Amino acid sequence: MPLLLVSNPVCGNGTGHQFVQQHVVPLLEAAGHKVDKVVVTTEPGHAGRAMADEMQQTTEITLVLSSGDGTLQEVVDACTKNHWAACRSNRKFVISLVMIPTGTANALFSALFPPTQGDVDLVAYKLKSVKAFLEGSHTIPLTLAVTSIEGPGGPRDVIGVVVTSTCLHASILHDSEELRHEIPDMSRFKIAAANNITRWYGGKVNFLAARSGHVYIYDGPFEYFLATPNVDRLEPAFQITPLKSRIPPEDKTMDAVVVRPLRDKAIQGSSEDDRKKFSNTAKAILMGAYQQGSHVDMKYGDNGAMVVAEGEYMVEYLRCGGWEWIPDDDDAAAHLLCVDGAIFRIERGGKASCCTLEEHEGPLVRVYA
Ligand SMILES: Nc1ncnc2c1ncn2[C@@H]1O[C@H](COP(=O)(O)OP(=O)(O)OP(=O)(O)O)[C@@H](O)[C@H]1O
Repeated sequence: MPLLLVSNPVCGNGTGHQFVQQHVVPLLEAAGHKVDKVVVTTEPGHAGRAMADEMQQTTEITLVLSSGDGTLQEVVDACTKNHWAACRSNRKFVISLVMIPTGTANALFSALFPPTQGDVDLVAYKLKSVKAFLEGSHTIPLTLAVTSIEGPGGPRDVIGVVVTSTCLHASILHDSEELRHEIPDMSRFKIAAANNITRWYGGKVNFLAARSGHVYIYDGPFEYFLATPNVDRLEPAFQITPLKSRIPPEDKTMDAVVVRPLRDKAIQGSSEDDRKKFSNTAKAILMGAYQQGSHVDMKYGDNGAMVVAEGEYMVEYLRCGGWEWIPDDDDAAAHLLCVDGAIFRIERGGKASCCTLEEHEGPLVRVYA
């Protein structure tokens, strides 16, 4: 099976490729694994093209990937689309990933290898997937999520494995990209969150229950909406969908987290004052995600007070097979959509639909862990 190494030299703090040369290549070579091809990406899209080229030659690839979640998304997207294109010839592609977490958030890696304090900067921690590969450890198959986005020029399918979101999370990812050069670490997400915390988003969500096909309709306004097919966290310590690891799913599903401010009895309407008032609740929910995912246990009291034993859960948490997001026409911010960090804009009058792929519907993408 060919061994391909793809390295993004600009992700994270820009030292990833140096790490690969210093630690990864020598380790592979010492264990007798010859790297057949090295691709150092020169621009967005390059990693996906490299995978597509490789898939012309062979159906089974071991990919050593040094990057964050965005480059991983490009790879998964390219592999799935090439798999679909080749389906008529009945070729089943198998991609075995060896991950080096050199990006900023490294959500998938940190969900597979939950770090303890201080771990993330250690060389040995970053080499955990390489070690698993060298020891021939088991691999974990990934659930692929396909989001179909209605935009100018027709619908577009985007495949992801980490997170699909709208509302606050999509706004954070959108705004934080502009801060990337100024603030290369994860604190740019916190700044973008603070700038957007009082915003609410108009729209409607239809959740599709796994297997039964039942639909649950949720009306806005929304503050937060995201779904994760494989991870319980989006940063090493930000466990936004903690039930993914506490109660592992048996089938191809996603865990979704929804926050709708009008469920808080202390919030009377959608005025500026209401939004300011609710921003404290939103902050408490986000802080809860940083405290081992405690936000999923928080409840509203009668007067809207937080963290009491009785009352409604502040966060609505669903395990589903898919969903549709239909933004209100007149709410421009509600038209933003994020797939694994990449930002898209839903066409006015359009919607985005997301569902997980069953095993036979896509390539097998698995990670050494
Ligand atoms: N040579 C390059 N120059 C500019 N951009 C590049 C280059 N190579 C790859 N890219 C782009 O860099 C972007 C960021 O990479 P990636 O998402 O993997 O890291 P990150 O954003 O630092 O980490 P994370 O997604 O885990 O927070 C990707 O969208 C990818 O397309």
